[in-house]
Amino acid sequence: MTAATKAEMGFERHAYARVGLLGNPSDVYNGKALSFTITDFSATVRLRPSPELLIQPHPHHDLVAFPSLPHLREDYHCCLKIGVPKHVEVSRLQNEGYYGGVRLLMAICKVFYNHCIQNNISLKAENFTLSYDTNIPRQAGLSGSSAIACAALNCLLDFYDVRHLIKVELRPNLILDAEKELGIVAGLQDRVAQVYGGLVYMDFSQEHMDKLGHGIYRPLDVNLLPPLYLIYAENPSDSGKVHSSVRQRWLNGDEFIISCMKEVAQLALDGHRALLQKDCTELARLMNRNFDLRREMFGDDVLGSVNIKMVEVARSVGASSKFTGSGGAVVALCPDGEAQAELLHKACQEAGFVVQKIKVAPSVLSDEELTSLSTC
Ligand SMILES: Nc1ncnc2c1ncn2[C@@H]1O[C@H](COP(=O)(O)OP(=O)(O)O)[C@@H](O)[C@H]1O
Ligand SMILES: O=C(O)[C@H]1O[C@H](OP(=O)(O)O)[C@H](O)[C@@H](O)[C@@H]1O
Ligand SMILES: [Mg+2]
Repeated sequence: MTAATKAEMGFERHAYARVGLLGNPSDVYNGKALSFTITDFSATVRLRPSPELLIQPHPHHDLVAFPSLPHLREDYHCCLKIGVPKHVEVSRLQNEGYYGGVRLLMAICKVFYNHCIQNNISLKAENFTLSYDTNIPRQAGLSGSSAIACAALNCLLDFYDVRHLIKVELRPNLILDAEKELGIVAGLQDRVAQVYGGLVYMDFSQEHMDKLGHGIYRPLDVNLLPPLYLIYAENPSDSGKVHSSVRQRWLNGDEFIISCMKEVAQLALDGHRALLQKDCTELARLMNRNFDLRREMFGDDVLGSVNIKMVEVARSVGASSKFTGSGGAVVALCPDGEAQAELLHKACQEAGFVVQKIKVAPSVLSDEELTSLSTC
């Protein structure tokens, strides 16, 4: 293949799904988090040079052509294509909503360009076509939305050759800003894990945020993690969709919420220590406490019965468990080892949940990017 053909084909960048191990959702409340990315699921964005700037809709996630109104309502066309039998009345609109990834790609392009203008970063006057694919389950608390935006940002950084001009620590802010443009309520935890890759300890204290414009992020050795398991429901139809008042209560100075969030943040710090000491029993205790505090703050209606059941099924065999994100998937730890993991598999299968051993992803930063990280 000639160099010219290669350039025309463009290139791909990936971003992995992330698991919040401890501290979430305190990242949204100036807390702390310990999170990592997993190779089990990822989003891919492809960029190729083109005469005009084009954002390509995904054939499934952004499907807009239907044979008829009934097809649009039930999306049979799509279901059949992905192998779901027609009698299983899965509707994409009902399950996944009206939006795909196109809006995320547009928003990250806009935020990236604004950032470059504001920081006098000049960009070559060339255009591109962006397309994407993802297998990260939606509404699963595995950060599917930010994975698409993160992979796209990596494409833009490389296409314009500006990686060295946009600090690693600031990139999660750009991804979050893109999602804020769309009204997606989220925190920095996911974006930090996806920009860095691997395992990261994060501190979002107001003091650091004000002084640095970002939190303090410490990449850690992924080998510190014990074997962990991911549990999720294949078709999470009744996951928590009830609006939560926690944010408003926190803003109003509600003492209960404020003290719970502080305790959740502290769990990440304690978990960092437990990892270094290889203390699985303590890690398991912290994970359970994390979920219990979330449940006290948000209430069962917000968390959703299927999500709560996943946590409880794991706990029924003595495993510790908590949400990976805001709900939809659960991360579990078996402090008693392999035999307990087998019981976990059995219990999850009986309850109709998918369970798999997590494959932790490595850091994605280059040596140059790693040495550029601030050491404060
Ligand atoms: N698999 C996907 N394909 C296309 N777009 C997606 C996908 N997952 C998320 N999105 C986009 O991100 C938005 C937020 O989705 P959500 O399910 O809340 O993501 P998350 O996995 O981050 O919780 C969606 O409205 C959609 O625009
Ligand atoms: O509530 C949480 O734990 C997280 O919720 C969001 O992540 P998601 O994967 O979309 O559920 C949010 O973006 C994170 O910052 C929260 O920690
Ligand atoms: Mg998200």
